[in-house]
Amino acid sequence: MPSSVIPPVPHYESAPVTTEHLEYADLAVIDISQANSAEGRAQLALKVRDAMSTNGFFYVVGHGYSSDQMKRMFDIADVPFSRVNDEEKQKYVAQTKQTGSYQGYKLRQYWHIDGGVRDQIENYNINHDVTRRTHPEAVRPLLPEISQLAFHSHMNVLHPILRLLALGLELPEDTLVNLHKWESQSETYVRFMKYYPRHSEDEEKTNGVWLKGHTDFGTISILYSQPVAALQILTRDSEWKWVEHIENAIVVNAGDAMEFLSGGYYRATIHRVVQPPPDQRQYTRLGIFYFCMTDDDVRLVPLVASPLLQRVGFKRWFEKDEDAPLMSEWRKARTSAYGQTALLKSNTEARIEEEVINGVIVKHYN
Ligand SMILES: O=C(O)CCC(=O)C(=O)O
Ligand SMILES: [Fe+2]
Repeated sequence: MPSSVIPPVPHYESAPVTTEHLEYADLAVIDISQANSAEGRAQLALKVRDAMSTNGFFYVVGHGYSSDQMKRMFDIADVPFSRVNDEEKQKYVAQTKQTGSYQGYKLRQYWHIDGGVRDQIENYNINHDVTRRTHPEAVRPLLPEISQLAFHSHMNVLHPILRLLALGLELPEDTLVNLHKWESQSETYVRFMKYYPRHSEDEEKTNGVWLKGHTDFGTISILYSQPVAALQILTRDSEWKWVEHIENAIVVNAGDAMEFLSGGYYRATIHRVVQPPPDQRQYTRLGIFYFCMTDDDVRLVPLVASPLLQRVGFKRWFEKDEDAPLMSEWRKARTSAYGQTALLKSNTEARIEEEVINGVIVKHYN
């Protein structure tokens, strides 16, 4: 960093933790600091494999950022929304439909949710290489810290998790790390996301759904836990369960690309965002994410060298490996279609809508 002076930013005060009794999902807690030794990794690998084959979501603690560092990051995360005016935001709007990339702003009302209601969510997305694009003036002094958060998420969270997932498949432990190099051209990015409270008519028309049930399209999604309860996962018993806030923890799940690479062994769990409980309804909800993808040129085919997959069997989505999409192709197709294309009602279940992307059925849940 060129200067040791930390630029001042206004404090973002998030909602107090809810006192409501919600049905929370029972998720494993992985202390990633234990992954520093080979013995620790062997133990954690079993725990992660178990978590991935049940809920598909788990918490990570011991990741090395303090609560105070994370508080500062949440203050920074609010800057693209509260310190940039509408006119400047327009200049940095992502050309999502044309480029299949979210880099820049996604402003409110871009996604269709249900019954003609559009979303009340603003995103600002920054590639892990923060120099790939220019940024609004208020964000520029904060880029060293945003870049550091990306690097931290990549090296101290993503890579250790990928080692555990590779060990779980009985593969050499750097197999997945080698597909997610920090220096490579990839879409892996930081997302700041702000949800604004909605009118009651919108809540009624959408049944309180803010972001429809979906799978993420990358390999691993890293979500820095925040207090406003709204995220729910669809359990293997087909029940929606809330994800509880744990101070300074990270919520982790796998996306489509991990499901493809693991031949269906590590499944992409469906999750959605709904209206928070009554005591948190008047607050905005600010999120920090690190969405991870393999390097652009990785073809999403099953890692057939895995002794485990050879024993238990695995799924192929594409008969011939050369027909499977590259990570960049899958990401572009999913991104440009999301919330924009007309969805068809599923033949099998009323609450599911479907679209076909690269020959694969992608489901959206209400
Ligand atoms: O806001 C959240 O908690 C989850 C958002 C999400 O699922 C996504 O952006 O893919
Ligand atoms: Fe998601």
